[in-house]
Amino acid sequence: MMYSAIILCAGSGKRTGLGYNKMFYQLQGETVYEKTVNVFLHDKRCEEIIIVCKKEEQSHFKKLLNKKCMKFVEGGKERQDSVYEGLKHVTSDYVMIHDGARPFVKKDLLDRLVVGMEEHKAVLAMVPCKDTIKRVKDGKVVETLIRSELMQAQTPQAFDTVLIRNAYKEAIENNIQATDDASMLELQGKDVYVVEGDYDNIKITTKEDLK
Ligand SMILES: Nc1ccn([C@@H]2O[C@H](COP(=O)(O)OP(=O)(O)OP(=O)(O)O)[C@@H](O)[C@H]2O)c(=O)n1
Ligand SMILES: C[C@](O)(CO)[C@H](O)COP(=O)(O)O
Repeated sequence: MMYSAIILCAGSGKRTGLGYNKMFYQLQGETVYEKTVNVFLHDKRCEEIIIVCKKEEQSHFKKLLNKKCMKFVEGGKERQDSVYEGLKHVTSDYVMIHDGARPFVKKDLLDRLVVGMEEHKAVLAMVPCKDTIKRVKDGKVVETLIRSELMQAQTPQAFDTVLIRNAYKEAIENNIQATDDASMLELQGKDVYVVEGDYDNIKITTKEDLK
């Protein structure tokens, strides 16, 4: 099965406190974006990579500018706007949507997602919650959730292209906000399936993650 990858790089990285987009942070001799994109570049099933970035930062993606399978698309205000812009340019029947800020994604996880996609139209990587999660309001605990039922959503999230593009179109047109891609289908009552994620596949979000 061949797929397109959308790599989201159009954020600001404010929570890292770096003062610049964390995509350009140097990590083990490479930038974050290179480390992320290389995993997809080395996967033969990935036939197209769509980098969603800020227009003024496109020229900073130096290592990718001349690669054949690469497209650059201008991002939007929120993550979901950037995803929707990327989806408009997908040409494969299947698409994986991935945060550029998750550079530790591994080929094994892509394998699990491809197997999942062969059976289902929507799959995402998740890991079981390790901590106890409580709902809190005004500094007071309202509820303790049942941990055995809770999982943390990661990316990549993989979909039938038409299905996810239509879900995003409907959400954007109706001003619906969601923090991940699978939610767009869940809101339409569509089935979403889970493959085993990887605890190492962290999202670089705050300065602690940079360490
Ligand atoms: N308008 C946006 C916002 C986010 N992203 C991307 O979505 C991923 C997850 O977002 P997040 O961690 O929130 O990144 P930033 O927006 O860069 O961080 P912050 O919220 O701290 O500014 C990142 O790869 C980021 O580049 C994007 O493409 N377009
Ligand atoms: C999509 C995501 O990475 C799943 O955990 C997450 O929801 C993105 O959140 P962010 O606030 O846009 O970084």
